[in-house]
Amino acid sequence: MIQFKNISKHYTLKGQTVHALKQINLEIPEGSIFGIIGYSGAGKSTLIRLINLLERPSEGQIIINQKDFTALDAKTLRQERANIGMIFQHFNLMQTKTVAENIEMPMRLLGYSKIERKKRLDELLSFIDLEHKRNAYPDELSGGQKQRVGIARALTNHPKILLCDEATSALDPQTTQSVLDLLKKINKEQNITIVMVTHEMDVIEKVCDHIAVMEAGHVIEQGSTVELFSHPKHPTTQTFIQTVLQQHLPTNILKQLENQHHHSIYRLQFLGKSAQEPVIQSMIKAFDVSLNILFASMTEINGTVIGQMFVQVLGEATTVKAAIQHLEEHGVSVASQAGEQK
Ligand SMILES: Nc1ncnc2c1ncn2[C@@H]1O[C@H](COP(=O)(O)OP(=O)(O)OP(=O)(O)O)[C@@H](O)[C@H]1O
Repeated sequence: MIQFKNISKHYTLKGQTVHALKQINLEIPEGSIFGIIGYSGAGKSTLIRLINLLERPSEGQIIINQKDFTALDAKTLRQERANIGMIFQHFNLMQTKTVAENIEMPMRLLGYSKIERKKRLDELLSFIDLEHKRNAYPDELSGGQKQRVGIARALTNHPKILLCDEATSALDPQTTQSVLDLLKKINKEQNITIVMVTHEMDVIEKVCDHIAVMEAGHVIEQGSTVELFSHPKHPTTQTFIQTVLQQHLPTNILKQLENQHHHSIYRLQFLGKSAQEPVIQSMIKAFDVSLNILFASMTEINGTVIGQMFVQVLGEATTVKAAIQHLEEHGVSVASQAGEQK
């Protein structure tokens, strides 16, 4: 587990102080894929760089598996850092070195023997599926291949933690997906905790099991991905989630309904089991109401299906109320959107 305890970080530049992080308290569970999302300048990169103490906090402690990293002497910190790998948006490969030499570099610095280096290099090249590029230079690789080399280099010393700073932001969607698949595989097969900084909600949606949302140096909301996707509280979280899962009825549809305020519009949310049950059908059978589906979207997060449906429920007011109650009793979250309030 990685713990941030009352972490603050400020920079002083030309007499001006920037408070990059303010009183952060955060726990990153072991074995998780933890996403940190926020707009530019929120403090994400500063936060991730504190984990391996590339930056030192101005206040507070970083505790990793009960060890206070902020209190370690330089030599112990160097040893501990070898258990933390890091990958970057622009890959940070050495242009004058081949793929093999880039991957071998950390092993040279850590004093691996030639035989050990060769063995680990072969394992990693096979793992990232780039044996055929062993002697290629970074210039001869695609973006996705460069990031795979970055990942292999980060994994050389069998780290327990992998830090990813906007690791897929420079890649196209298809390549992003293949890098995310590789990260998922690393997490699952090697039980490596992955901490991922991104400004893209669809990256979080695809791989993360936990999220922290940052704004102006604060963590404004945190929780499991399913929790935050289904019940985002802070408006900024809602805005991020809106990019992948519709939170409000699209305005063009709302406009078309302008003259129909007498009909109730509801947002129905189906989570997990309720997404697989025919609750709508049972409601229509049991109550004298009809349903007009205005908009629907669905997503899957770590095996949990989240569905949203914007509907008009038409019928006599008390019947509509009873029908809505039926949905709620069957695990559907219902929120009135416009017109008559439930
Ligand atoms: N070395 C530094 N010196 C001075 N100010 C800094 C330094 N590093 C970061 N900051 C400031 O701290 C704040 C947080 O920056 P940070 O890079 O952590 O944000 P971010 O969320 O990662 O943004 P981005 O997505 O644009 O990288 C910003 O106001 C930034 O200007």
